[in-house]
Amino acid sequence: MSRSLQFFTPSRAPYFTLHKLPSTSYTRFPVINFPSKKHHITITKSLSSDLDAASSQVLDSGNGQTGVSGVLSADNVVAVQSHAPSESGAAAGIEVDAVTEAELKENGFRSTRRTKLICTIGPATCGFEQLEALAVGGMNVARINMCHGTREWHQMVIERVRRLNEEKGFAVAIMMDTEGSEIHMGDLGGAASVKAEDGEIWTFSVRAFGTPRPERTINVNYDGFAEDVKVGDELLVDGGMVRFEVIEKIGPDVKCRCTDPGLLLPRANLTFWRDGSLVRERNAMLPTISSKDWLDIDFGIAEGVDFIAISFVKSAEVIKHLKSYIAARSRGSDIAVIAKIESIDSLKNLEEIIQASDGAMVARGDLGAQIPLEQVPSAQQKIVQLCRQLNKPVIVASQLLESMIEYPTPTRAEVADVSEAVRQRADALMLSGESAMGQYPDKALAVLRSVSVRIEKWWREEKRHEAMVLPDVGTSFADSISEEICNSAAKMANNLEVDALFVYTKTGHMASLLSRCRPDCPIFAFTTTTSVRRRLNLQWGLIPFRLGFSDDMESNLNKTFSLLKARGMIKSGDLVIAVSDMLQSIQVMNVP
Ligand SMILES: Nc1ncnc2c1ncn2[C@@H]1O[C@H](COP(=O)(O)OP(=O)(O)O)[C@@H](O)[C@H]1O
Ligand SMILES: C=C(OP(=O)(O)O)C(=O)O
Ligand SMILES: [K+]
Ligand SMILES: [Mg+2]
Repeated sequence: MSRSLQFFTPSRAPYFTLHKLPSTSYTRFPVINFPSKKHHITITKSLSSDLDAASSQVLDSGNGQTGVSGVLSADNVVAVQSHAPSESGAAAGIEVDAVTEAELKENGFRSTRRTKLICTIGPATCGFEQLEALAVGGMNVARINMCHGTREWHQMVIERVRRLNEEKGFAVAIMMDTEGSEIHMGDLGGAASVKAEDGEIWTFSVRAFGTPRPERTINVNYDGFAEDVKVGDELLVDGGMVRFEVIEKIGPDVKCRCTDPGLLLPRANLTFWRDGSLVRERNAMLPTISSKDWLDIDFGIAEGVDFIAISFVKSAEVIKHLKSYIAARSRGSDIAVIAKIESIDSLKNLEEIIQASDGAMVARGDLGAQIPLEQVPSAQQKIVQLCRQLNKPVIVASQLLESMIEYPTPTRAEVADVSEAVRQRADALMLSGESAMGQYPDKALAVLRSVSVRIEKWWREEKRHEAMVLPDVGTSFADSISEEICNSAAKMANNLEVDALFVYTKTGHMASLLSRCRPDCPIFAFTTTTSVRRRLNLQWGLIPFRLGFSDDMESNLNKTFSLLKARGMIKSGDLVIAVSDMLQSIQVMNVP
């Protein structure tokens, strides 16, 4: 049976049917360019399970090029409507991305996804069409890991994401993630991987080996390696994917016997353990931000990335230092600094690090190599909770869907792990290898999306509002008023079961205070600048719009209502609560 979809031309408007997919349980269909420039299409009916409904997406580029992509299951029938395109975002005076707009129209306010999604971009996803497919699939933030790839490659990816935003109306933010001073292996002379077998003797050395690389030799990036290790130490590759025991040291060369065989991957992380704990010798003194990282940071500032994630943060000082460095150089274009919690020191100084940062990442990959694995889940819970209390966005990262690097469906355990992160109400989930170099990046993203929507819905239906105590975060009286307004507005929104919260915010602060309350309804965040709008894309439940507004709330509201009504995103009678950081009040009203 053919795997392609039945697709009808727009001349047969207004309804088309995408019929029955083959017997396989899931079929992904790629972005299909709609043949006409005069129409765009909306999926108007989906007779499918939750998972599929959540996964059906419509793309209207706003400049004529239109397509659909998503995941459909067997026997899934969707009706597709074709109609003339509306005004493009900028022309209509309000900017919101095409995917959100379609989601709002299709599913209504209540079922929009609240959990944000980050994709690491790599060889599997750096093409323009591949990036576009991720954006259509719900990617809110694109991450580039400075451990990998060249300057030219990073620049190309940033340029493509920016172009995608401009041409197709997305607001995908860019996160740059520093390499940090971790100890890792070299590039393996171009090989994709090398197998280390049980009992083999391998040489790890800071010496650069010639090409072809001599057999069973590994180059290490850290000069002090041979001095730091001792005979008898255990050497863990990628937190234990492969293990060696140090048997001899000869000058810069460290001879090791493989005790747990496996695949060695280029630039894999190395840690060494002695008597059951992580060895922290001279390597613990390496700077959090290396000289290479500073060059990368300068590059990130010049490119105007939205977030810089700092690897292996040990203390709040380094974050404060970086923030003032950025402030002095980026002239107003605020770049948010995300602290990656992935070391023993970062756990020790957790509260002050999070306090100093603009957000945090639970970087479970390296964290799991630095603390016993069974301690990672409780660390995650603690970090997520603390970030919420301190009103900082938090990302749960690494191995969420690791098996999908190779397989088209996740393991049940992976789905449970994703569910747990959503249930903890983390702001964002992140894909690493799954999207950077996996075989099924779009499917992995679709799984994150459908699991998020399903768990969020379940949470609302069961009315499982956790009674988290939200301590005061405001430092001034004005801040305290804003905070009280947001707490009360969110509570009212839940009690009155309103359709949406509206927040008018210049800096994004009021929007984050509302997001922190994790209300039942979505939060429409109106902001005047494109950069704040992109930054808000990381935070739970916020639907960021760019809109010019004044100090007069009455006219702001009227303008918003008419713009959103014209786009079919709200309708007369919808109940809305509005707050703003210009006028400290809460307004409850029906859309006229
Ligand atoms: N820019 C890139 N170029 C090539 N490969 C990449 C790139 N980014 C990521 N990858 C691949 O994806 C894997 C997972 O990404 P990530 O988790 O960010 O890195 P790491 O495994 O180094 O912590 C990497 O190990 C690498 O194989
Ligand atoms: C996200 C992480 O950092 P990186 O991928 O840069 O090692 C991690 O260690 O989990
Ligand atoms: K990194
Ligand atoms: Mg890491």
